[in-house]
Amino acid sequence: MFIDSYIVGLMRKEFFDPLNARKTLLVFCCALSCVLFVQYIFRLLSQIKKLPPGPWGVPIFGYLTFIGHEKHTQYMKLAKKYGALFSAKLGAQLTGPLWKDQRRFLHEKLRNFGMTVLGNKKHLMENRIMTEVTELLVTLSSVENKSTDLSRYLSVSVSNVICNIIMSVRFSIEDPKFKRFNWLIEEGMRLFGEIHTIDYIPQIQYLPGNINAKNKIAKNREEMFDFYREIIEEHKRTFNNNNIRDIVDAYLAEIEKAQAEGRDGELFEGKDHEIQMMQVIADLFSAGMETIKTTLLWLNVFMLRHPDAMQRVQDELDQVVGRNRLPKIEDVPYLPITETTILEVMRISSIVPLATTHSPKSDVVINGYTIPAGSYVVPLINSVHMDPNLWDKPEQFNPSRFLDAEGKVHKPDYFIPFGVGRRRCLGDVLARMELFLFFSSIMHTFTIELPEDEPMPGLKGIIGVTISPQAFRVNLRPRPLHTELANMHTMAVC
Ligand code: HEM
Repeated sequence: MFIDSYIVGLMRKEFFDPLNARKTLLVFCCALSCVLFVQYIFRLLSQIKKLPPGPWGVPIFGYLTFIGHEKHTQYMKLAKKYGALFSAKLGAQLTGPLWKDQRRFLHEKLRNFGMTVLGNKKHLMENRIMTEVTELLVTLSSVENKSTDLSRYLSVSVSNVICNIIMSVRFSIEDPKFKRFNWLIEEGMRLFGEIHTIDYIPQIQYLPGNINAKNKIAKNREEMFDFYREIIEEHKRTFNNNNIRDIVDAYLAEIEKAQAEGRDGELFEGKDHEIQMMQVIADLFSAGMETIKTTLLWLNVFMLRHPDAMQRVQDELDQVVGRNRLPKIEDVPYLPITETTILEVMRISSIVPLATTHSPKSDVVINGYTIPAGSYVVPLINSVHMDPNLWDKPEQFNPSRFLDAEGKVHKPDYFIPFGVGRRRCLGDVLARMELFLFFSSIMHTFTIELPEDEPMPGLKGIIGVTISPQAFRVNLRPRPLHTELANMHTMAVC
C-alpha cells in the first residue's frame, strides 16, 4: 500500500520537471531498495528464528569454511552443542522424479535376483554370495599362517558379488582390468571428497584446483564408461528376453518394452538410455563394493582387538553350525552372538557417518522449528550411534547391548547404519546377507591373529566416502576341519 502510493506521486512530479525527475527517481530507487532490504532482513530474521538453533558462520559461505575434512566429527560437535536438531547455512537442492523411477525399478529387479528376506528367491542371492565366499576361503588358505593384508582379497570377492548381480562379470585378483577399475573408483572417491563444497557453492567449481579435479573425474568416468559400454554391447549381442541374467539385461528388457509400446521418449525422462544405464551401474558398483569391504575390515580389526569376542562367535558357530559345513542364512536366528557382533561393529564404526542429503519439497515443522522447503537435511548417523543418551557407554565395544533379557537380538529404532526414510539404503538386504556370510565363514575357518612385530590396528579411520580402517595385517590360523571345509583346503593345496 505504502509503495503503491509512492509510485503515483512520483509519476506526477516527473511530468512537469524532467531534470529533477531523474534525481527523484534515484532517491526513489534508493528508498525502494532500502524498504526491500529491510523487508528481506525481517523475513530472514523471522525465518532464522523458526530454524533449529545452530552456528551463524560467515556471509556467503555460512558455516562451510569451518567444516573441514572431518565433516562428521565437526557435525557431531555441533550436535553436542545445539542438540539433536540443529541448522547450519550451507545451501539447497531438490531431488526429482527420475530418482524415484530408477529407485522403484532397481528395487523390483534386485528383489527378482534374490535381494529379499522372504520366499524362494532369497537362495538365489545366497548362492551367488557363497560362490565368492568359498573362492575367498580357498585363496586365504593358501596364505594361512603368513602375515597377510586382507583388503585386496576382500576387494575382489565383494566386487565379484555386485558385478555378478549387475553384469554377470567376475574378476581374478591379478586381473589388470580389475586393478585399474579399483584404482579408478578409489581415485574417484578421493576426488569427490576434495571438491564436495561445490555442492553448496556451485560458483567455486571454476577455481583452478576444482577444475582440475572435475576434469580428472570426467576422464576417469569416461574410461569406466568405456568398460561398461563393452559389457552392454556384449549383453545386447546375447540378449534373450526369456532369460534375464542381471541388471543390465533388466534395463535392456525395459528399453525394448518401452520401444514396443511407443513410449521410449518418456523412459528415464527422455534422457539418453545408455548413459542412464551406465550411471546406475557405476553407482551400484561403488555403493555395493566399498561399504561391504570396509565393514568386513572393521570386523577384523575389532576381532583382533577383542579376541574374547571372536572366541564367543567361534564357539557359537561350532555349536550351532557344527564343523561339517559353512554357515547359511537360515542359521541366522540361532546365532545371536554372531549377529550382534556384526551389529555392534556397524554401530561403532558407522562407516557411512552422514547419510545422503535429503531435501523437503515444502516447509516442514518439527519440534516447533520450521525446516524451509529446499533446505539440505543431513541425517548424522554417527552422532546417533554415539549418543550417550541412547547407548550405555557408546565408546565401548559391547555386542551384548543388542541382546534383550531373553538373549534375543533387539535392534532399537535409533540403530540406523542404512539411513532412514525414503532414501534408505537400497542394498540393505544384500549388505546384511553378505556381511553375515563372509564374516561367519571367515570366523568358522580361521582364527585372526596379529602377526609378530605388527602394531595393533587403531580405531581412527581414514576419511573418504566411507570411514575405513588404516592398513593392517593379520595371521590366519586355520581351525580344525571336517568334510566340506577339508575338501576346500585340499582344493587350495592342489
Ligand atoms: C554395510 C553396508 C552398507 C551401508 C552401511 C550402507 C549405507 C547407506 C546409507 C547410509 C545410505 C544413505 C541413506 C539415506 O540417505 O538415508 C545408502 C544409500 C544407498 N545404498 Fe547403501 N549401504 C551399504 C551397502 C549397500 C549395498 C551392498 C548396495 C548395493 C546394492 C547399496 C546401495 C545403495 C544405494 C543405491 C543407495 C542410494 C539410495 C537412494 O538414494 O535412494 N548399499 N547406503
